[in-house]
Amino acid sequence: MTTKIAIFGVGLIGGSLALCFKGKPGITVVGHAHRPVSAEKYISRGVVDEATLSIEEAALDADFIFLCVPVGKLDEYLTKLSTLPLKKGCVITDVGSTKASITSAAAKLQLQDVYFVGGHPMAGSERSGVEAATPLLFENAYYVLTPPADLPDEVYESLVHLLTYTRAQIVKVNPVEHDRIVGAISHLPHIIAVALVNQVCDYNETNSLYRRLAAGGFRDITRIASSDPVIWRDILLNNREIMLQMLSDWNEGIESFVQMLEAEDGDGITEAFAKANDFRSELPESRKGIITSSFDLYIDVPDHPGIIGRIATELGMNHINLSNMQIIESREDVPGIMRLSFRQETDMERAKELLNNMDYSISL
Ligand SMILES: NC(=O)c1ccc[n+]([C@@H]2O[C@H](COP(=O)([O-])OP(=O)(O)OC[C@H]3O[C@@H](n4cnc5c(N)ncnc54)[C@H](O)[C@@H]3O)[C@@H](O)[C@H]2O)c1
Ligand SMILES: O=C(O)C(=O)C[C@]1(C(=O)O)C=C[C@@H](O)C=C1
Repeated sequence: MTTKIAIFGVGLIGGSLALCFKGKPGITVVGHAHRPVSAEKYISRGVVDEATLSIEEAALDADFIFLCVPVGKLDEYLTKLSTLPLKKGCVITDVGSTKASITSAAAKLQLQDVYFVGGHPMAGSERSGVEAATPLLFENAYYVLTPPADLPDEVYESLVHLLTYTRAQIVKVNPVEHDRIVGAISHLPHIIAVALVNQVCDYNETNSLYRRLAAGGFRDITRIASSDPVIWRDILLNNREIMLQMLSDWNEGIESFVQMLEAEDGDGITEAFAKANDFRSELPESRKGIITSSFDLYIDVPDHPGIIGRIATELGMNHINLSNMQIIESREDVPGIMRLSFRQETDMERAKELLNNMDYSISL
């Protein structure tokens, strides 16, 4: 017996889910594309077993349907699906970054013999599209599910069982509570990152040194400002009320910095940094989507092509597991700084020795 999984919106998240499921015993993955060129791409990249432009064909006989389109389109797809003759027992789920509106829309549809379970993998990236999809995206991340109270246990378990292929950790959350929490830890940071980049962009109009000198701190806090505009327009508009409250709290926090600076209140500033440091250092470790724990090495590297490949190859040949590498500071005419992250301290120690022997300058 085969399990058919239909994925609507084979982009970063939909494509990554497809790659987690494709090729697993008894599973067929069908991708729905809204443009012919996308359907060809899904097949040529080997992300799905079949691709179709027809909603009906994708949904026909599906055991699981994943809605991975922008938040602003979820309602439309769910409503359309509710009019189709779906397989009895079919589980429809979504991956949208907000949960209150879609779960309430699903409840209103009063689906018969078909179930809707809201979902949200707490992993992602500033990249988008099927080109960025990877089956490793959800590994160790939390994956939120928001099942309705009357969902039969066996239906919930069947979805949880399927999601074991993502290697994520499932967590049940109330949809309204979800939107508040994710508003604070995901949506607000995206707004702040974009506002900060745009502020510096305006300063840069007067002097291009702003852009050229932008280094580690600016890059660290603004990575997510490169996220997809349409995806984020939809998320923020959908979570509008919560975001308005949080921005008002944010203004208060910024205002307190204004006052501390005006009053030259050094103690207040020290206290604010110490409080943030304490909270951040106690964030759960080893989780994607929150903050990945790592043992980091910083090395000075000459700024020329091929350097990343050379270091990665050396580490690989010595069976040292690297979890991430990033040029965090790269300026014209001076060496860059590369951050190498390891999950295990032993890997970091071995890398340190190896790179020392290769005459790289290293700091921890
Ligand atoms: N990016 C993240 O980090 C992240 C993380 C978790 C959840 N999400 C959620 O996942 C969903 C998809 O986001 P993504 O990052 O994979 O985006 P993406 O842009 O990579 O993929 C979106 C997919 O939807 C399709 N699509 C876009 N507009 C469409 C339309 N009008 N009709 C039909 N299909 C359309 C695109 O062709 C693409 O396949 C969103 O709901 C988002 O909130 C994103
Ligand atoms: O890591 C990133 O780039 C992300 O933006 C991932 C992120 C987040 O904010 O943590 C973004 C949106 C999601 O809905 C879930 C995860």
